[in-house]
Order: sequence, then structure tokens, then C-alpha cells
Amino acid sequence: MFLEIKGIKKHFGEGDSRIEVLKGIDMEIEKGELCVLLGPSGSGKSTLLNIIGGIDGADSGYIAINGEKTADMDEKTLTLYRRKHLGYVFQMYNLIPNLNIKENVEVGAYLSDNPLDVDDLLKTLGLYEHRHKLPNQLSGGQQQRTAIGRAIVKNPDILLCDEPTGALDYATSKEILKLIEQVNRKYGNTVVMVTHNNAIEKMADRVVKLHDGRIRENCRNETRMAAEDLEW
Ligand SMILES: Nc1ncnc2c1ncn2[C@@H]1O[C@H](COP(=O)(O)OP(=O)(O)OP(=O)(O)O)[C@@H](O)[C@H]1O
Repeated sequence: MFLEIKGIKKHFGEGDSRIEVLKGIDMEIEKGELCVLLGPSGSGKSTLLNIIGGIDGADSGYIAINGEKTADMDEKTLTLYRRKHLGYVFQMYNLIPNLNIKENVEVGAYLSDNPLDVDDLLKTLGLYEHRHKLPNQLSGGQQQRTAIGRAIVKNPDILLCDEPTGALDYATSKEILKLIEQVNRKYGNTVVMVTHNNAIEKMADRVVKLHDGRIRENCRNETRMAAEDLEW
């Protein structure tokens, strides 16, 4: 199995303020799958995504990518692994304000041994003609596309997205979802996307629903709907 998540438990706080956020998460994701993580606020989605991405550690359990357990890696190996194999997209775009669009995407390319061609990618993203502009000269959707470009230019095995459309309006959200779909199809990256939006489950290969730190539902969707046709 490509991405294996086994027995993950995680708490925050101590004593009276201790909360068990993840209470034993077991799931597997195949290579190239687009997996959507759904669940109410506080159910542990972002915590799980951060643990998958090695941003945060688990109390127990492990994450294995291609058979390699991230917990067995020392800090340096883990940093290199994250840098080379994982791409992150957050709700806030976190672009570098004084670098232009192309340079922001190039930041991602520098981190990789086999980056995608930056100009080709800018064209796929519909950003080529804006490549010399600064982030604050672009719309929110264009900034998010740049952030996706920065994550994807590394050609990461896994693209982790935390509410990538959280700050965007309906039309722009759809545009971004179409782009994530296109990237997943074209480059074959495995995608794990956290969202509040139940409609997004229809475009996923796998839908995992968390509730109170546990998996309530995990199903494979054999009839994936095009992002274009989603409605909410
Ligand atoms: N660093 C932290 N320190 C303390 N508590 C935390 C920390 N990170 C998350 N939590 C708590 O863990 C619980 C789960 O948070 P998490 O962000 O994983 O949920 P979520 O399902 O992603 O929620 P949302 O949809 O609102 O983003 C929440 O109660 C949150 O307050």
C-alpha cells in the first residue's frame, strides 16, 4: 500500500485541559488516489493531515509512505523527505509578497531534484501571462493557484491540501477544485484534501469521514464526478 496510516493517536494539553484528538486512525490510500477527509469542526482532520505530512508527530501509531515509516526517520531525513516528496496547500496562500508569481513557484522547484518545467506548469495553471506580477496584484483564486503551483512544481508524491478553497467564493473554489483534479490526473500525484464542504466528496476516489477523532466512514467512490459538475 502506498500510504499507510496505522493506529494513529494524538492528544493536546495535559491534566484538565487534555483532549484526545485522534483516538486510533487506521486507513490506507493507494497511489494516485484523490482522498477527501471530511468531518465536523474539531474532529481532527487538520491534525491528521499534519501528522501525515510530518509537520506534527503522533503519540502512537505510524505513517508509512511506500513502506517507509516516517517515525523511523531522524529529523534531517524527515525534513529532506518532506521537502522532496510532499507538497502542501493551505487555506491561506502564504506566498512571498516581494517575489513575483514565477519566482514564488520557483521556490518550490529549488526544493526538488526533478521539478516540473516551471513555464509549462504556469501555463497549466493559467498563470503564464501573470508570471511577472506580485501576489497582491492577483485575485485570491490566482494566488491560490500560485500556491498550488509552488506545491506541485516539486512533483510531490503526495499533495496535502487543508481547506484549499476555504477563503474563496463559489466560482473560484470550483476553479481551484478543477485544477486539483487536473493536477491529480495529469501528474498522478496522490492527493489528500481536508474540507468542510460535503459536495467535494463526489469528486474523490476515496472519502473518509472523521467524527470525534475516529473514522466513521471510509469508502471508495467508483464513480468519481468531475469537479466541474459539483454543486453546493
Ligand atoms: N496545537 C494545538 N494545541 C492544542 N489543541 C489543538 C492544537 N491543534 C488542534 N487542537 C485541538 O484539536 C482539536 C482538533 O483540531 P483540528 O484542527 O484537527 O480539527 P479539524 O477537524 O481540522 O477542525 P476544523 O474543521 O475546524 O479545522 C480541536 O479541539 C483543536 O482545538
